[in-house]
Amino acid sequence: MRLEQFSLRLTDPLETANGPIEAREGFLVRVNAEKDDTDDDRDDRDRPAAGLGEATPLPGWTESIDDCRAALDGGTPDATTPAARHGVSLARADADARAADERLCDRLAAEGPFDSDSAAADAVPVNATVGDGTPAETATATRDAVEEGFDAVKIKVGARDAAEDERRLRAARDAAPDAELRADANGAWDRETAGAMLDSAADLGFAYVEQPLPAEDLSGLASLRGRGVGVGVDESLASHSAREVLAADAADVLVLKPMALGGPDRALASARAARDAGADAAVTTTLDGVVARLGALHVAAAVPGVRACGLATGSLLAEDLAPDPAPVRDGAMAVPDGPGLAGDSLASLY
Ligand SMILES: O=C(O)CCC(=O)c1ccccc1C(=O)O
Ligand SMILES: [Mg+2]
Repeated sequence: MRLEQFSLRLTDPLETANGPIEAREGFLVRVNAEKDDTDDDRDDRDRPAAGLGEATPLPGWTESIDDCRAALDGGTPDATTPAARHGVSLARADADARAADERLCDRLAAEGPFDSDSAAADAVPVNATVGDGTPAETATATRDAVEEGFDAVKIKVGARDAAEDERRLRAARDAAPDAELRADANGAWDRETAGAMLDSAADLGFAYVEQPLPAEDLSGLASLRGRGVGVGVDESLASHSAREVLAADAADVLVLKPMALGGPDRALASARAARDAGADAAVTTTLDGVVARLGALHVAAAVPGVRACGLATGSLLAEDLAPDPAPVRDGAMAVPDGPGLAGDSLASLY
């Protein structure tokens, strides 16, 4: 296994309940073919890697960069360091798919937790992400997204007082009468505020509100369901398994970030658990580099009939690891031809 550290600046900081995200630091993970792993890595330095992964920790959702590096150096990271495990798991899955001459999503669909006769999708619908701003700015950004072809838009809330956020939700709905709208509070509200905001979101025909309460408040999340708008969980999945969240009846939608969950395999298992419990799943990123975004796209493509996903985050980065082989077009991302993550498109990274 070979590691290469990187740092990617964002075009504009993204405000979250854990503070602004300004840059994403992580590691490219290159693995060799399975049989070579016991050999001396030096022989492989000049040869392309068999598989490519990415470990891009985001404190609040995953381990720190130092803990990520230590886990990768240890060789076999487990789910206590999800970003490190993601990097290795994705690289192994990519190597496996490339060896089988298949797209990663086809491999995941065939070997994953969903019925193997359901083929992977060729494209995944995605939502636009609208950050904090005034009601007028929110309306403009939402209108722009719809004009670009997005059928689903996610509005970040929780940074302003509830009355102003309510005006923002209304402005978004007025700007996009027909779009599927979601809001993401990143755990910012108390139960009373969350109840009132969910009622407003229901009146405005929002599909779901992501993390209206802090991650730990599973019983509060459960009590918010059934108000005419869905409850989504994101941060709760960093401290609780999908099964725990579902057993607590705390969610209508699981927001699955493969980087935070420890890998494509674990994200797909969580999607299956959601469906089995009568809930749904959307796959998103932690503002990852192109390798992990592609990994998340393949995960989403392997979820039968997946709803719009939060994968359109590449445009938030001012720089990337390589040109994006899966740009957003008409509100969807096409899965690149294989084998693996993107066939020859990422050749320079192997
Ligand atoms: O889901 C999306 O639309 C984009 C991803 C996103 O919002 C996000 C990105 C980085 C960290 C946290 C989050 C979040 O969903 O809260
Ligand atoms: Mg979220």
